[in-house]
Amino acid sequence: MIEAHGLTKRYGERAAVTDLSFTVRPGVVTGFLGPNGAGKSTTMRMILGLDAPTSGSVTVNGKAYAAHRAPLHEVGAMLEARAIHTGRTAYNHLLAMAATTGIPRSRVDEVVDVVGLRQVARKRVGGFSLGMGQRLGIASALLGDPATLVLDEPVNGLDPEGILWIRTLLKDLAAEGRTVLLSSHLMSEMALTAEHLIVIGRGRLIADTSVEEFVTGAAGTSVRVRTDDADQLRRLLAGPDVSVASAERSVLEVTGLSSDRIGRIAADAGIALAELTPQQASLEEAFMELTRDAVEYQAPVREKEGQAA
Ligand SMILES: Nc1ncnc2c1ncn2[C@@H]1O[C@H](COP(=O)(O)OP(=O)(O)OP(=O)(O)O)[C@@H](O)[C@H]1O
Repeated sequence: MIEAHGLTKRYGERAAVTDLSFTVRPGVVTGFLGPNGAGKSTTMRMILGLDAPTSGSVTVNGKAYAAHRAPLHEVGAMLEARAIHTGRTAYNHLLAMAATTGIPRSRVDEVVDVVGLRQVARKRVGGFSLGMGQRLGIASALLGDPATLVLDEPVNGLDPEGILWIRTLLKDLAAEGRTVLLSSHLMSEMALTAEHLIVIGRGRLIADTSVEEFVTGAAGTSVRVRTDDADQLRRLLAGPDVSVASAERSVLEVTGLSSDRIGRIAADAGIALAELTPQQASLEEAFMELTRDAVEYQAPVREKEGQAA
């Protein structure tokens, strides 16, 4: 469990994180989302005791990170900037980490297999692809068999097979009762991996919600209807709060009525429908809408509209 209370970090005049309070619970994968510069990495560094908050506090499994006697057993972390000795082999890198923290060699073998690096474990890390480096980062995070995992953009650089692998791995780790927090700036990726979402923008909390709620909230209000009797149906649907647009002769885009209601009205009139589809805004669009005012760097066209950051 990770608990942040009024977490604030300022770098000189600049506020990176402001009064952030949230709880990351065990048993589910929690996505930590925000546009570039939102404060995700800064927050993760504070969780891991690598940066001190200006004010507020954050605990992992009930204590500040530094107060844990064996932190590697409590929290496994992978931050974006990996500081790995590139001349070492992957195996020796893990072995060195294990040796300094009293973790047995057998655990190194276990994590090498869990992340699928067995074939290349004896190769130097300097020659690793980005995806192999990510797998090694995850192996390091898992080494102490920690109850809590904090991963900064773990999907970066992975191919589709690697992305599927990490999704499954993280869900399995959460299902074992661990706390899993991972950051991303891609909503669509999070929707497939996480069950819960903490969204920040400009260092402030924007949303703390289940993915399901977010997806439902993103559903648009329009319904696409296809029928050979479009003109007749349009007349039947007309009402003060209903608008019907039509880009093609047999297609209606209806706003203000549910698909259930439209289907019922059509059935009562004996009108056959070839299609009845509630339209959903893409998750990425919904996320962009949610964080619109919090984006650090905006496209020039938005600046002209006077909405620049
Ligand atoms: N050491 C530092 N000194 C000064 N400013 C910093 C420092 N670290 C971060 N910042 C600033 O704090 C803000 C938050 O940065 P942070 O890296 O935490 O965001 P992020 O959400 O992780 O972004 P990204 O997705 O781009 O990695 C940014 O405006 C950044 O420029």
